[in-house]
Amino acid sequence: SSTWANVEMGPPDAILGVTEAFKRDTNPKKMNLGVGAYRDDNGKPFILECVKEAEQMMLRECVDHEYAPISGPPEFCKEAAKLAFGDNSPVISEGRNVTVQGVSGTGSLRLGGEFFSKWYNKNKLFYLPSPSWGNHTPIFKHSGLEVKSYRYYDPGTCGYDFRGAMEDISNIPEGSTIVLHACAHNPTGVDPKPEQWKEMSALIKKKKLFPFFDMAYQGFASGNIDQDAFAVRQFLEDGHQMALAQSFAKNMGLYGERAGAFSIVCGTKEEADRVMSQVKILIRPIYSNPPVHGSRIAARVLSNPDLRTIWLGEVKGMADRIINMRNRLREGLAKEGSSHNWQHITDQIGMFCFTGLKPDQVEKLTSDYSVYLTKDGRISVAGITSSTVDYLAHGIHQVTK
Ligand SMILES: Cc1ncc(COP(=O)(O)O)c(CNOCC(=O)O)c1O
Repeated sequence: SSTWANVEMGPPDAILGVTEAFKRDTNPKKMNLGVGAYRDDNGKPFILECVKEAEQMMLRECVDHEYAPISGPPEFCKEAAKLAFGDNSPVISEGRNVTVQGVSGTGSLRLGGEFFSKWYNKNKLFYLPSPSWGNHTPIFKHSGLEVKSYRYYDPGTCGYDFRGAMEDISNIPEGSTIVLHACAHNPTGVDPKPEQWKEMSALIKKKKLFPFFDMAYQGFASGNIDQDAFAVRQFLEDGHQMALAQSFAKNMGLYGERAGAFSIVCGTKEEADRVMSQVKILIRPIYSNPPVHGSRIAARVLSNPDLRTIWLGEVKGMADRIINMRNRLREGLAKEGSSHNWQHITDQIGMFCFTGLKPDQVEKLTSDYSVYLTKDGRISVAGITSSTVDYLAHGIHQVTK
């Protein structure tokens, strides 16, 4: 028999499967609210002006195609760390951060998983919020870590189960790693409030847990890069060492360029040098060195004052459009005469909204109105436009009244 007779067909990716079904639908009013990628008010992908200008500058300068260092372009790593930790971060000035380019957010998380699996010697337990980004579990499991969860989302309020989270966190075995979404939680859109972050920081420190932040949406959630980095910077201020995965997929629209960064905060510069050496030893036999086009664009946008100013305006513009669609959807549901409380649609933040729709209501919204979303009732708010928001409100009202 054939060599591969033993390979069985795997299950389709939940999110990408939604897009396949959407493509097959012939209804002109169909809406794809499954994929987590920004769309402008015409439903089209958005190329940021600052990115276009950076690319034109690079072309004019005939930037070469030489290999980057194993850890990625140094200026990218420096700019990514400053963006996350703050321009005047003592961690950076003391040289205590190890920051390397990862293959976007996913690759940065996986590199982190591999590093922890080999070098984190307290235990191999990784605690994810419940629910978390679907890819978190396989990323850390395939790294050889044991994935557990802590309560996070409250289906009763469609909000944050702070009490439940704090209770679960206080029961996590000492020395475990806790994964935290820095802002714009995926899939729920539910973020802790600043005061709650402070309490979580104190408890995580008391329980001697290691925080591993995933920041895939800095600037894209509130529109303000400092506000969205609040949790990361609060934890640093509280003296935590941490790991951090960053992505520039959404906030710079560099999805396919795979520009991301993985950082670890160490105790001393000397320790950072040892950690860096081992991170590079992990990278070398996987992909040797990272794709440089996107990370060079990101470095240029962040370091060139004019491009940075344009970027800050554009990332706020994306966040504002999403916030506007949240408001319009809530207003539309009120106009439809819905008697439900839809406050969570505007309380939640970032790309996604956990609508609270049940699977059968999701099913009906898709079959009767050609609105495509994942079974858990998550919609990508970025997929809504001014010309489709009322149709969506109508459909949601019809399946929930
Ligand atoms: C929390 C989180 N971390 C990390 C990432 C990694 O993104 P990337 O590897 O593209 O940088 C993502 C991207 N999610 O993709 C959108 C979706 O769920 O439909 C993410 O949401």
